[in-house]
Amino acid sequence: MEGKVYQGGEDYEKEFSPRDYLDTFYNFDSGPVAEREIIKFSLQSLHQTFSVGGIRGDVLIDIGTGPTIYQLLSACEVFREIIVADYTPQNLQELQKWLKKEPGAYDWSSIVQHVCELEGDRSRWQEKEAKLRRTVTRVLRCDVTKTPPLGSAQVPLADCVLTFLAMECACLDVETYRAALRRLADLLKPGGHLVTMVTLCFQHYMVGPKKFSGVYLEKETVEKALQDAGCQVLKCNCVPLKYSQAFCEGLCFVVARKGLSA
Ligand SMILES: C[S@@+](CC[C@H](N)C(=O)[O-])C[C@H]1O[C@@H](n2cnc3c(N)ncnc32)[C@H](O)[C@@H]1O
Repeated sequence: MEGKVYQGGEDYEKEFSPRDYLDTFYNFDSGPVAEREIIKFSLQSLHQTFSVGGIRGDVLIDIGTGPTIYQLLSACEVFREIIVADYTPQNLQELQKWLKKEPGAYDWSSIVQHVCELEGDRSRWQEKEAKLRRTVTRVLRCDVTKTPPLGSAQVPLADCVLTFLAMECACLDVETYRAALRRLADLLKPGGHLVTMVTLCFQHYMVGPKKFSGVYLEKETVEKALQDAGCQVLKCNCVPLKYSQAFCEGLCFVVARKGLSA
């Protein structure tokens, strides 16, 4: 319906089109320059963290994965197992299409090639795709507004929890956001890392013709929420990049570490 604003998990389940989302925000070759620059910033940040920065381990859990895999391309080289989770069944279906190499799966090859170039060998992109497909062992439903966020699924404590551009969509106010980050920290081993990309001062974004909103977050709110969830912020890199199809003030890439006694 024109003028309607959608928000939160149930609206995602009813109204969110994974294909519209991918076509709008992840068309690396011929999409808007603004979106391309943001993908590059994300990929570079992830490369620095996982390929160069030495964050590695057994298990990584990605929360609010959506229909996307770009955020896992560096991590799949340094974690034994990746578990992905999202609220929205159609996002998980879209993701499974790519994981199972089904017809009509989204073509991530340009983005995979870009990551391989950052790693020094653009030509090994098919090898990386195969590696990621092997490393993702489970595709789960989750709801970060509930305790526990992964429902009855039994998962090991993670060395890393990743969440990209999802908490500000899942949570409608700052208190819910703070509680969601505490739930994500609960998924981590002591000393494990929480790695997140947040849209700053987020108001809404367009998925095809539909407008989705979420919670307005400032850098200080994100840092405080992480600290209050028992994590030390190791890196907080904010940039004034803006989407052409979203209303926000920039992006913030954050790496935090859960305390050893938390
Ligand atoms: C903007 S998309 C981000 C997708 C992907 N991580 C990326 O980087 O493009 C927001 C995601 O949050 C998910 N989401 C919405 N409500 C949620 C909830 N309560 N719990 C977990 N995920 C939720 C949506 O299904 C959607 O996949």
